[in-house]
Amino acid sequence: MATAAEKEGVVLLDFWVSPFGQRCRIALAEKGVEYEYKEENLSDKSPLLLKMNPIHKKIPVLIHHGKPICESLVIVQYIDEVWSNNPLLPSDPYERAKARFWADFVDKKVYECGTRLWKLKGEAHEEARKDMIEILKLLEGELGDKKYFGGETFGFVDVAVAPFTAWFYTYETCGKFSVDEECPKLAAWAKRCKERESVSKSVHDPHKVYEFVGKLKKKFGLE
Ligand SMILES: N[C@@H](CCC(=O)N[C@@H](CS)C(=O)NCC(=O)O)C(=O)O
Repeated sequence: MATAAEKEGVVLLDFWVSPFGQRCRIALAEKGVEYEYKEENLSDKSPLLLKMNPIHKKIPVLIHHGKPICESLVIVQYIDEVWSNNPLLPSDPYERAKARFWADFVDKKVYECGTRLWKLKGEAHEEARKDMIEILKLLEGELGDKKYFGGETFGFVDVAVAPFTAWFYTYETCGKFSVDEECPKLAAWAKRCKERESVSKSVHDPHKVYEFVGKLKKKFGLE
């Protein structure tokens, strides 16, 4: 008998620690979609990944009835359109544009700055530290006193940012700052997100993420 995942025809090519992959896992969980999870070895990519994402050759890739969808934010929007229960994007066009803007902000700023923070040393590291605090404060400004970025409901921007909460510990340790102290509202939001099953089952233990970054540092000869 076909499993629920086979019936839905959904496969996710992913890598456990990827914040981009975690976005897709959170969105699928929010919608209650069953899927087959396939862990990729990024140093020896599978023929399936190379076939499904020949342009970027990156995870995540969502395969739906044999057809690939690439790029995490595109995937989350696709999931939101195909499974329309528990909408993630707001219905108002202006609010929708704003949500896309902030998700794009996260893509352009957080990951890149986080990488500088654990890779660089000296002045460049100090600059990354300042940038990260500023980026998190800008995010906190957008969150304001709302429960979620999406307002009363967990939405698109929440899905885009939530995986990075597992990286906060790494950013804090490498940058010697505290998200709790610098951005208390953002820290409280991160805790609220963690209480959601969709997030807690998709996002990894921050210490494991830190350990993973330690291995990357060794691999790149940074220690
Ligand atoms: N913009 C892409 C970024 C995806 C990405 O950077 N994936 C990384 C893992 S976190 C990857 O597959 N890297 C393999 C490589 O670059 O060869 C998205 O949002 O999906």
